[in-house]
Amino acid sequence: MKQVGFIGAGSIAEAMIKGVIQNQLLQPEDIWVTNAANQARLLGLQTKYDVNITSPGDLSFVEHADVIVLAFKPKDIMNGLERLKPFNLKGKCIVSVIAGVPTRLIEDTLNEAELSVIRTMPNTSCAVGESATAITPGRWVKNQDLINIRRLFEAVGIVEEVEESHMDAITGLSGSGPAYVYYMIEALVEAGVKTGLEKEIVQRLVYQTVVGAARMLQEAEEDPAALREHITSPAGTTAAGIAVLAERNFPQAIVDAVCKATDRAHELGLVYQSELSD
Ligand SMILES: NC(=O)C1=CN([C@@H]2O[C@H](COP(=O)(O)OP(=O)(O)OC[C@H]3O[C@@H](n4cnc5c(N)ncnc54)[C@H](O)[C@@H]3O)[C@@H](O)[C@H]2O)C=CC1
Ligand SMILES: O=C(O)[C@@H]1CCC=N1
Repeated sequence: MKQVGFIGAGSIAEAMIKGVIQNQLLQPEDIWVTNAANQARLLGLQTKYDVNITSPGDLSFVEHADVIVLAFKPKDIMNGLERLKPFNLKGKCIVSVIAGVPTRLIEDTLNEAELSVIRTMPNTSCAVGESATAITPGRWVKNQDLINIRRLFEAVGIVEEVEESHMDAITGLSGSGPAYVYYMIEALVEAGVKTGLEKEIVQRLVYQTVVGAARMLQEAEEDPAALREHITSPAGTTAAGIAVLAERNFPQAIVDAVCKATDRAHELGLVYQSELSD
């Protein structure tokens, strides 16, 4: 893998760019990036990471890039693919991080026989080398492309290869997952501040609590339920707090959130499939 071009310069593109440069999988000079309309954003990325940019909408790097990352929103899929279509894509690998959009839609829309397409679902923790990424190969993926893309995402976290039928659920689970965790952290901070503590102190305590809990999961050979039980003394403080969460059906709320996000990913895919058949 020599040159990687990002079409889309938003949150996930930046997280990936930051992660792969930090982990030295790619050199900044091997990365190209463009977006739809925001030149200032591209200049900002160039200043921060020293990557190559083109003017918004200029996809000329596609001619020499080996890997093209589709990093725009699902609503832009047809427009994005139409703009890519005029290029000779022979031998190139198309990597999509787009929620809901099936590999088949990309394969069928781009005008290139037996194109290597890989659908992926990373999360923004790419930026610190801690993403949980799922990948699924399209119909004509070359083995070497799959190895290279696996390596790219392994440089910024862990990778699971799955059947495409699981990708919408993974989007709702680990793609969106950091947002659920941040939401809980926001609430913990709010709770701490309400006790009258200084916000900075609360933030340090809460953030370290979350980092510590995550490391316990990775390093202690126990599941989360067992780790929770170690903290929960009978009739103690934790039991009192957990009882409130159970009473408010906290676990069900999380399950419902993941299901809803999964349905949404599926809906986004269907919308664009029907657009193709119009
Ligand atoms: N933000 C996240 O945590 C994650 C996002 N994703 C997926 O990544 C994709 C991008 O998400 P974000 O980075 O959050 O979005 P964003 O809104 O921050 O960025 C989208 C980018 O696409 C560009 N764009 C749109 N149409 C274009 C076109 N025709 N040509 C060139 N650039 C074009 C926009 O200018 C913008 O730079 C979405 O499909 C999302 O489902 C996947 C995993 C995690
Ligand atoms: O919210 C979204 O649609 C994207 C997909 C996964 C995370 N963010």
